[in-house]
Amino acid sequence: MLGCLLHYCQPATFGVGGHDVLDEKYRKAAKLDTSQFSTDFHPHNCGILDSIQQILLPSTIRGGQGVGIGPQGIRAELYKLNIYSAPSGKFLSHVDTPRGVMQFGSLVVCLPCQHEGGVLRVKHRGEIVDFAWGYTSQQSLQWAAFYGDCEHEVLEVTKGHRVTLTYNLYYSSIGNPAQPVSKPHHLPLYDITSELLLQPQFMRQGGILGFFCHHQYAHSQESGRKSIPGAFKGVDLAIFSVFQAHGLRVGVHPIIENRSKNMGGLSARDLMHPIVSEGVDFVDDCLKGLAVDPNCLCSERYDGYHNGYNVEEGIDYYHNFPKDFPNGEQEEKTTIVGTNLHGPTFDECYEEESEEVSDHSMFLPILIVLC
Ligand SMILES: O=C(O)CCC(=O)C(=O)O
Ligand SMILES: [Fe+2]
Repeated sequence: MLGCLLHYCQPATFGVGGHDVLDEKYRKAAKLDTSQFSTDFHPHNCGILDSIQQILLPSTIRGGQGVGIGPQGIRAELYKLNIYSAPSGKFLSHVDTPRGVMQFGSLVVCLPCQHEGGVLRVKHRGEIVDFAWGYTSQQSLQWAAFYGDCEHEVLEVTKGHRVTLTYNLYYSSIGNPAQPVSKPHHLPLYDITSELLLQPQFMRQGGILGFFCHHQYAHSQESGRKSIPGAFKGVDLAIFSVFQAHGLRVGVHPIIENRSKNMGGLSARDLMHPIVSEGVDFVDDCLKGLAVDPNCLCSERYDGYHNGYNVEEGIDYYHNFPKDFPNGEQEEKTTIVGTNLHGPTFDECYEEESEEVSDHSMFLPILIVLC
């Protein structure tokens, strides 16, 4: 039966810079396109899509903890059937190529078929999660879903065949991009930032605040840029909506694009290397680049005062005071803010010599700018 299925499969390729590449050192697997098979299995029927929505996109659930609504609903589109066979079926580390701006992640469903090895390893911001499906592969249907900016790999299959269905996950519709969360004042961040903004000392004469996005978004093309902020998720969605609700003008700014002007022709990964060089704090470095006078940049912390809020939810921010204060006064012209909720948008893996080949330039780091 499986032999028959394998007979009709072709070697699986992978995308690099918009091209399909066949290289068994990188990916050894067989595939069937959706035009070549049909299945009556649908992840919706066994609650998989509901779980994905609750865990990956909680802000999209109406009434969820009173937070409100982002984009409505999700959709899974069957993409491939893959078979990773022993010995040495594998797929080295990569990020999936986004298929359109509405895609936010991928779903892998492992069909019951006995195998050993073939662990799916998913990495995000230095965290690693392993899905070791081999142990119960004979009798269970198992699955994993992850955001599009998560690097992942399939370790070598040592016995049997690992049969998977892969799906692209999409928002089924984007909400009102101007108001991605309907009740931002219900978010804990709203109260903390209200206090900060009410401090008489804080930015008396206005200025700019900036937050690095926690997630990465496909925005290297015009269509991608248009989807922002509607495509924001998690803490990025919270930051955007909360400051907008405070009546501040909120914009989204790609930082690598600016820095790359005189580095034409280099990939995003190449661009990141000089920035994330050893001994340099990327956030600090980047903020200094944006500040009016980098020498005056000081880091401060606002812990907030809140019943039940952990002080870790305070905000670390960068503030620039001009060197010479006229009449002994501190004149605040520009304030740039980083926060302990947000680091640079890309994973630790950029700092390692990782083997990823997929096109990271779709996911350039961006900054939410408030003025
Ligand atoms: O089969 C898996 O667990 C993941 C496969 C994969 O990463 C892909 O098809 O892009
Ligand atoms: Fe993948």
